[in-house]
Amino acid sequence: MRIAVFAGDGIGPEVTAEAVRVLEALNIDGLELVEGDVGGAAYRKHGHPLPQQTLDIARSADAVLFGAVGDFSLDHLERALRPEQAVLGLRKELGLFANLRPATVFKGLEDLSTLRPEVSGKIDLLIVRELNGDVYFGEKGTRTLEDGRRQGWDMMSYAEDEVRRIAHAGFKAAQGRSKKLCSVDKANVLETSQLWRDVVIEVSAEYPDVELTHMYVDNAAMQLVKNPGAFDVIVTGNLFGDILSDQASMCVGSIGLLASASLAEGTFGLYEPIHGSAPDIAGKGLANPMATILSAAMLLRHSFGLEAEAARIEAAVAAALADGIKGGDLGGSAGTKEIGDAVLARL
Ligand SMILES: NC(=O)c1ccc[n+]([C@@H]2O[C@H](COP(=O)([O-])OP(=O)(O)OC[C@H]3O[C@@H](n4cnc5c(N)ncnc54)[C@H](O)[C@@H]3O)[C@@H](O)[C@H]2O)c1
Ligand SMILES: CC(C)[C@H](C(=O)O)[C@@H](O)C(=O)O
Ligand SMILES: [Mg+2]
Repeated sequence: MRIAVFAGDGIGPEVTAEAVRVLEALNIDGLELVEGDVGGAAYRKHGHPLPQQTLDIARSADAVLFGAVGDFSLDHLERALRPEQAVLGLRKELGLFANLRPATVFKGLEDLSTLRPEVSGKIDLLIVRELNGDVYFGEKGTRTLEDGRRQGWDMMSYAEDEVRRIAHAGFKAAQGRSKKLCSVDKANVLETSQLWRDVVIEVSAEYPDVELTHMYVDNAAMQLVKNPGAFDVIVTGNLFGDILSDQASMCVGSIGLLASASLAEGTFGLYEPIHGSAPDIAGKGLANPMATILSAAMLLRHSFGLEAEAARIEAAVAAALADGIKGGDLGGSAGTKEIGDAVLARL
């Protein structure tokens, strides 16, 4: 059981350290942790945000636990060398096309949400975000137009096979839940989205037990606040999924609570909180490590089939929250290590 641990930048190392403490406390037979450099930290050390040796470590592992990357002081670098390329590169190189971002309100903790408790109490949804395509990975550039104006451009596209495989992931996820799949797109404006919608409808023929609906992304953003309980599984593209998942985190309570799994075919996966390196609070011991700890639970479940251990971690996080252990992101005063201690004490 070899797990690569890539802590990264900003609060990445702080939150990852707590997740590692939790993993180690479970005394899992054969657990081996291997560290690697990613992001700005890797750029400073090796001149690249995703050095070859880090990729090799990832490939030699059964799963990756990832913190966060991003360092505003390196934003002047050419895009290929920016810290974010580490996570984008890992997703692409390792074929991690299906990003599962569950957002479920903690029972009894409906008031963590900024929504009214009767609204937030019903949230139990899963965003299935395509992770290898879309405008993220299209050609891009800046050019100067004939009239001298500068123009930035990014190519958005989806090929049908890319849509098909994430649609299957969405339908399968829905089959394991309450059999409702909402495909979110912008087919009223974008050709990319029209193809997306057509292909999702084609794939739906193979899943007659799942109720498929379609929603434009602007409406989905509104419905997530109005009536988030109406969603079960949302399947969507890379960009829309990025935005909607940050929004869903606040419907639950905080971005510091949302975990994610980025999966390839098979059992390999990369697991990370949905948040970033949070430079505004980095190095202060203030970050909430719960999203990373919950990502470690997803890792045990998806990559190793350790359901009982995963459930133990999730229950410990829920118990810590129920006992009022809250970080600043939730209006509390508990620091990173204190939250880690609280989860460990409840394992
Ligand atoms: N997967 C990733 O590694 C990833 C994800 C998102 C953003 N980023 C990068 O992170 C950097 C900062 O981006 P940003 O500020 O837009 O987003 P962010 O998610 O880092 O932070 C947004 C806000 O949420 C707060 N926050 C985030 N995580 C928190 C936690 N665990 N506990 C408490 N508060 C938390 C931050 O303090 C900040 O106020 C950028 O360089 C960005 O590109 C990386
Ligand atoms: C850092 C960035 C490239 C990344 C994304 O946009 O996918 C982040 O926002 C995320 O949600 O994991
Ligand atoms: Mg994001």
